[in-house]
Amino acid sequence: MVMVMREMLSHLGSSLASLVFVYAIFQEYFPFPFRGYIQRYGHKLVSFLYPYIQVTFDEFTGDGMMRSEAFSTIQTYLSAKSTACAKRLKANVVKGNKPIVLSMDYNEEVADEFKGVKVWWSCCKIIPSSNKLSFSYYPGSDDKKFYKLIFHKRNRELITGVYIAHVMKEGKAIAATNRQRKLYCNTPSQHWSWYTKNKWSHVVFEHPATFDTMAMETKKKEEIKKDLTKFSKGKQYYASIGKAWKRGYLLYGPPGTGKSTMIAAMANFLNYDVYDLELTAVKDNTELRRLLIETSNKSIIVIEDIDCSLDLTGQRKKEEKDEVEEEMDPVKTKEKEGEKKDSKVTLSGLLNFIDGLWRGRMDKHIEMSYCCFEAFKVLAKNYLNIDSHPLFGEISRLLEETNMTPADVAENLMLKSEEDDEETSLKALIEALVAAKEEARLKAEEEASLKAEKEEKEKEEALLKAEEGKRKGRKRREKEGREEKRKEEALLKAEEEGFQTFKNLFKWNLENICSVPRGVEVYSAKNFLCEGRRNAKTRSTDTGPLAHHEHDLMSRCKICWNKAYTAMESYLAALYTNKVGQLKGPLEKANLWRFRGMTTKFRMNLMGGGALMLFRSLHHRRWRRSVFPARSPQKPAASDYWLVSRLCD
Ligand SMILES: Nc1ncnc2c1ncn2[C@@H]1O[C@H](COP(=O)(O)OP(=O)(O)OP(=O)(O)O)[C@@H](O)[C@H]1O
Repeated sequence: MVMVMREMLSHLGSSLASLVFVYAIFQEYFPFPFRGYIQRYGHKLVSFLYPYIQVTFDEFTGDGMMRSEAFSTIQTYLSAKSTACAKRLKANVVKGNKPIVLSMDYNEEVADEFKGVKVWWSCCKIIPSSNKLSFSYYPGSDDKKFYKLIFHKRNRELITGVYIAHVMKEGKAIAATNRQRKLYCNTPSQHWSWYTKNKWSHVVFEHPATFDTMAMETKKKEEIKKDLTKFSKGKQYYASIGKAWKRGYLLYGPPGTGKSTMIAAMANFLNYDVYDLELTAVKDNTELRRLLIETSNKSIIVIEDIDCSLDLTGQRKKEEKDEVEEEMDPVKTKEKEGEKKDSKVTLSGLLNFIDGLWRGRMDKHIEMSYCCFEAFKVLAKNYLNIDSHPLFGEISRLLEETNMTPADVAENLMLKSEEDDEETSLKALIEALVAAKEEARLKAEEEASLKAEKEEKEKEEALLKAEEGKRKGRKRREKEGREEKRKEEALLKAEEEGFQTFKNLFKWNLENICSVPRGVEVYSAKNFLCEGRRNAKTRSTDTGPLAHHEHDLMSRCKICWNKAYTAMESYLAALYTNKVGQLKGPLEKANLWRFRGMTTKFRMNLMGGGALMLFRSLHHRRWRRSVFPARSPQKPAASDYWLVSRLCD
């Protein structure tokens, strides 16, 4: 028997040696193109003859960015089978009370059966050729790990259609029962390196908080639980409305009101992992994206104090400063444009990823407030295991009167020594509540006095301001009065001057007119009127002495009349401007008509001077008479001229 075995082994050895020799000859002497052909057709031949199909499941998908869910599910699924069948196993040590998890080692194979069909699973690892020879402190970092499934090609439909789905379902179910929830923390990016793809470090999540132990109103708790349940079961619904399966909760309230406890209770309720994202350790938006991509499904991402982590105001200020600098340097502007987009973690970067979750747009706001009696009862049950006590009444009253966080209430309820019992704890709480109430009272009083002081100060300031206003008003009025007086004086002066000029010119006219030849005398108003009426009646063109007088007056005293006119015009303008304040442009003849509405004083002045204004239409040769202001409604035409005379009584 031994002889036969030895013979067989020697045959096998020589056959292998011949095979190696043939392969070496093939590699060495066959031209490269032929070798390619032979290899290709060789593969085809093998696959034609070889009746098995293989499917691989890589550890990482998407350019190595994401850990494949299928890979870990298969690992979980095969774990039980490997423990039973595989010869080489890997032990994964787990913290806590859970047993060690075994999985098959690399290059190990286990068989599985599904509906009478046999399949083979193997766990493979390929070391990249560049790593084969080099020494690495972190071996296996770039190794490609995958699971390989082999089955007969006649079962293709069953395996690809039903079996793989079955493996996934089973794997997930096993994972759910065995699952140890984890609390992940992001590692600062300077600690990321080529050998590790994990940007999150984790510990087992073992926070004991549940909704039952949460101290808050039952109604509120139930509402939150309902909301969470609806969300966790709503994958299909979110898909149907085309929304990412995410929900944002904003927990807010004073410190010690149980925000962190609420997160733990939520994680325990949903059986989710917790990712505690420390934004200050994230350098820029790209890093943030990488971190968030690596979070697993069914997890809670916690961003603590989001408003403090993102120094938005500082950033904005810096940007403003940069903008000023860039305005001066357009080249710098171009360079910076690209940089700006991704440098720093920005709120928009965060929002882009988490789908616009932020205050106003958070899906649900949960206010964590001070301890009410209902919440106290939960804490009393948690800490002292009591549902009622004679001191509860007083505590209820005190809790209504003062604000104390659940953390402080819990602190007082905690038994501090062996001798302590519920009565001592409750009394300690009452003492603390009384002290808090007193403190709040003192604080309120202090605040009230500060407020009163502030109000008093504001009042005083307002009074001072009002007095100052009054003083200023008085000053302004005085100034205005002075201004008014000055104007009036100027006006009086202008009136006086104008009137004097007017009078002088009158005088001059009288003297000159009186000295006209042909014995023409200055006509009194009466004379003018009589002459005028007569002329009008006779319609004579030669109106005797009046015609001559008029003619002479016009031709010889034209200049003087112009002067008189100008003087009167400026005099009237001064009056008009000062008194009426409407005259904009130079005074025109037509405007003179408006002086009919001039002050009585002016009229009196004119009348006092004994002036009578007579004007006459050259065309119609008709005299009109008017004591200024004229009673006649007619407006003088542009062709009219003014004749101003003095009544010589
Ligand atoms: N509502 C609550 N129910 C039960 N326990 C609470 C509650 N609030 C606070 N506690 C207790 O107080 C401790 C501190 O509470 P927690 O850290 O959750 O408060 P927080 O609001 O997150 O405070 P901070 O804003 O300072 O982080 C917890 O360990 C818990 O024991």
